[in-house]
Amino acid sequence: MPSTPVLHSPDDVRRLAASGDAVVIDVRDPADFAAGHIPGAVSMPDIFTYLAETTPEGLKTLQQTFATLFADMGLDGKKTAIVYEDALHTRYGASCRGYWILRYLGYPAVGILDGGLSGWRRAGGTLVTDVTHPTRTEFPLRINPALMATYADVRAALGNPAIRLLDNRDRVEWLGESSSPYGVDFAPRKGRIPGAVWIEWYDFMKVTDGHAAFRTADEIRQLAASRGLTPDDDIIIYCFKGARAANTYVALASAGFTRLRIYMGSWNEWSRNEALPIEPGLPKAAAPYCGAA
Ligand SMILES: O=S(=O)([O-])[S-]
Repeated sequence: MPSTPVLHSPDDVRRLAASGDAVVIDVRDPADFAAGHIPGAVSMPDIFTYLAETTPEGLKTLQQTFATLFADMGLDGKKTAIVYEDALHTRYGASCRGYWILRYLGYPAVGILDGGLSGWRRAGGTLVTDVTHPTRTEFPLRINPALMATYADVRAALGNPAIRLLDNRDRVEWLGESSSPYGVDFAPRKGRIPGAVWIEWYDFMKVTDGHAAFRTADEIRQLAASRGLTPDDDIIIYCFKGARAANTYVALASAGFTRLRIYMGSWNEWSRNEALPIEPGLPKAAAPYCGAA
């Protein structure tokens, strides 16, 4: 986690945008963007919808795809990228996914609008419908591989007590009742990666009057400790495609966890590869991995 703040208040974002030093990125649905967005914001729903593959070719495609999109949006390495969604808990943590992708691509200055668009509105921020046309630039691509776990890394971690797997999907997915948040049978298999522990991603946040904020660092550390996770652990987080995992990544990093990776292919990739083991049925509560299911 960089020392610069990750969460930016609506006032910060307003100031940065007004000085021309920020590119404000809206990750919501294009229809929602068209209905009203932060003045000057650009629309990039791909941050939420992109399904990553973590083969070497898949990673190259991901890197090139986003480097091109961010170049189109004018991210030149000097401007701060600020990502937002409706609220931290309403689009599965898509703003955090944008934050994490930019950091993975090595972008030097990136933040998240704290509280998302609902926080912006509460702070009196206005919305506009006119569209900004950014000037294309060179995106400074410098991959930070330490943030990414591939399916091969996860497979190699099975049964290794030195690497902890954290599943933060919704309860129905953890219980093996649904394969995804996008439909019960969206992916071909239901279950968990063997040996993972579970903390539902919502639990890292507190929602008051529809407004979500991350819990305090102490509360986050306590919640993680309840599943045996400590700030020095080497942790790989997964969800369905990396958005909720990125939300939890931001929470844990803010609480002092330093060895965090996201398995960006997550259940979408893992469940489609029959060669990769799963634990189906009811969870065996982080039972140690003892071979293929
Ligand atoms: O689909 S998701 O798990 O990345 S929110």
